[in-house]
Order: sequence, then C-alpha cells, then structure tokens
Amino acid sequence: MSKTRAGVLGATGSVGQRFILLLANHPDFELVKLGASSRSAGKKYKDACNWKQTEVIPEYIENLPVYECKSEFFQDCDIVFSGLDADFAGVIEQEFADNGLGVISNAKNHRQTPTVPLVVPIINPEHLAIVENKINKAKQDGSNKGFIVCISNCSTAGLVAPLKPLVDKFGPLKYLITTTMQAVSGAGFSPGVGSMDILDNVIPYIGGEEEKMEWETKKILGSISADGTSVENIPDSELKVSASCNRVAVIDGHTECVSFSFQSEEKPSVDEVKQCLREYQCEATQLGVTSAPKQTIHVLEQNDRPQPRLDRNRDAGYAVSVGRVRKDTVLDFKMVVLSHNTIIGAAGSGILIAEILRAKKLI
Ligand SMILES: NC(=O)C1=CN([C@@H]2O[C@H](COP(=O)(O)OP(=O)(O)OC[C@H]3O[C@@H](n4cnc5c(N)ncnc54)[C@H](OP(=O)(O)O)[C@@H]3O)[C@@H](O)[C@H]2O)C=CC1
Ligand SMILES: N[C@@H](CC(=O)OP(=O)(O)O)C(=O)O
Repeated sequence: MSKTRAGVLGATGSVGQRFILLLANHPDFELVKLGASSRSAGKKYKDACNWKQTEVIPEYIENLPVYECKSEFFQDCDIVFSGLDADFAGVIEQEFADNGLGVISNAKNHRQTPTVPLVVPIINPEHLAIVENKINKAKQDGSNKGFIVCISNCSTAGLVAPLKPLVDKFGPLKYLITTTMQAVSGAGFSPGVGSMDILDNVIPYIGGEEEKMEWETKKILGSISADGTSVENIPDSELKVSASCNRVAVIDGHTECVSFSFQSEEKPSVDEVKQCLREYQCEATQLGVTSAPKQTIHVLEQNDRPQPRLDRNRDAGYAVSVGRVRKDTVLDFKMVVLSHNTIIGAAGSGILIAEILRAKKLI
C-alpha cells in the first residue's frame, strides 16, 4: 500500500510541530505540504518556525516551503492535519472541506457541529461512521467528499478514556465531577504561560476549559443518529458533569481527580471496575494500526501513581493511566487519571484517527 500524502496547517505552532515529529518518519504517511499564516508563507520551514521540540527538525522538513492555508495549494494531499490558531481555524478548515479535502483538526471551532465527529480515537472511533457515510455517498452521487473530524479538548480526552469502557459495561453515568491539574504545554507557545506566573504556583483558571469538558463529554459519549450523518449528545437531564480546571508547573501530562456515579442502583465492585479498565482494548489496537497502544488503559496499583513525569509516556503517550480507583463517600467511585495532553490529547489523536481512516481505506 503506498503512503498517504499528508499536509499540516499551523505547521509552525506548538501542535503543528508535534504533528511534524509524529509524521516525519511515519511508515504510512508522507508529509508533503506545510501551511501557516501569511507571515510565514514563502519562507523555508526552518526560517519560518521557532522550533521548540527536544528533537531537532527532521532534515527533509527543514527546507520545505511554507504555503498560505488555501485549499488550492493542498490538492495533492490525501489528508490534512490542522493545528491552526482557533481565531482562524474555523473558516480555513471549512474552505478545505468545501473543496474536497479531509481535515483532522485540533482546534475547537467545529467541535459543536453535529455533523462533525468529535473523536478520541481510543474511545469513540465508531463516530467516524459519519465520514465513512459521506465518502460512500460521494462515490455514488459525485457529491463533495471533503470532511472535518475534530479532536477533543485534551483534558476531555483523558476524562472520557476510562469512562467509556465503564459505561459500555455497567450502563450510563448520572453524575461526573473532575478537578484537573493541567500541564503548561496545553497553553501553547504564543504567548504560553509565563515562568513567573507558574513557577512555585498553581493557577485555578483556564479560560473556557471547564465548559468544554462539560459539554464535549456528552458528545463523545453520545451516539450516531439513525441516518448516520450526525452525533446525538447525551441530554443534560441524563448526565450532570462538573469540571474545575487548574494549571500546574508540569511540562506535559494532564492529571485529573475524577468522581462518578452510575444511573443503575446495581453497582460494580472496585475490582470489577479495575478489571473492566484492564480488559478494554481499543479498535485501533484490534485493527493493528501503527500507533495503537498495546494496553489502552494502564491500571496502576501503587498509591502514589499515576504521576506525569513517570507515566505520561506509557505506550508512547497513546495510552491513559488510571490509579487510586476506590469507593467514593458521596458518588459511587473516584480515581486519578493521567493522559499525555499533546499526544493522546492532541496531535497523536489526529495521527491515530488518520491511521484508522487509512486502515478502513477511507483515505
Ligand atoms: N497546545 C496544545 O497542547 C493544544 C492546542 N490545541 C489547539 O490547537 C490549535 C493550535 O494551538 P498551538 O499550536 O498551541 O498554537 P500556536 O499559537 O503555537 O500556533 C498557531 C499556528 O497557527 C498559525 N496561524 C496563526 N494565524 C494564522 C492565520 N491567520 N492563517 C493561517 N495560519 C495562522 C500560526 O502560523 P504563524 O507561525 O505563521 O503565525 C501557527 O502555525 C489551537 O486551536 C489550540 O486551541 C488543542 C489541543 C492541545
Ligand atoms: N486548553 C487546553 C489546550 C487546548 O488548546 O484545548 P482546546 O483544544 O480545547 O482549545 C489546555 O490549556 O491545556
């Protein structure tokens, strides 16, 4: 099977750089086009970009030209990854989709659109059926095959990861409360979080984050409509979600303390909850795609785990770690969840979604 040709929008930014690293030596993808703002367009990548990764810029990327983010320049791509600034992502990504391109986006702009799947690839890849139906329709009637898939907010990805297998096994949730401790890389590079603000400190506010966690959870745990074209969110009356978000002095890895109750009066035991998490195997692993985690959810027994520095790179950042699973005195259970915010919470999810689409011959 020949390589899938990929483009990256917002290639000079924090998420864009992570996309480049993940794509550079990927056996399934060939990175052929880079896009950024008109400030960067026309320059060589190495001159346009303020590279901040611990690995050097892959050699063949250094001299690639940067293009303006217009679909006419990206028609040689089979798939386009977007790490665009959210102030501009909405319009640009729509123009790409309207002109026949498939876009996998890290930006928040299209997440609430019912016809756009919001996908955490280790959790709800079944929502990609919307894309599959659109592509099949295009093959039959010649309609536009362009699409947008959104990656969730990074904290939401970590939150839903252990909850989905539990819901599948023990039934729907009623209450969900989470308090996050989020890494500084989540705030990006421009301008990012200042060192004088975060060292020796905790900032108990991340703009818009709590609202996103509260509604995105209901879309990701929701289901596909009968006609296969949109997602139906879990109604607010059925699931109450409360999130409190904090920025802490960690570079990568979002940690969350999560308490939850099931709707059913019949409750599983703590051991049954842990067993369910350990046994869960995501579809990407079953398909055997390149970046799929071997173990989707790592259940840790040590009292002081998971910890960001020790556990964020499990399965190269594509897995989620869960620890301290125990009964809660107010809700049913509580636990600590750790996820790598720029891998499974951002660019890595985009790569995994593309690998699934490729395995299903949709790109
Ligand atoms: N940082 C993270 O961990 C996460 C970020 N996200 C989301 O991903 C997106 C990117 O975030 P991040 O990488 O941190 O942001 P950065 O600010 O680091 O990068 C923004 C990118 O957008 C480009 N850009 C800015 N303005 C325009 C424009 N008018 N037209 C075209 N391109 C433009 C920039 O190009 P140039 O260099 O030329 O200005 C740059 O490549 C955001 O929507 C963010 O919310 C999502 C999950 C996690
Ligand atoms: N807000 C997240 C990162 C982010 O950009 O999220 P979103 O993709 O929802 O905009 C953080 O600060 O850690």
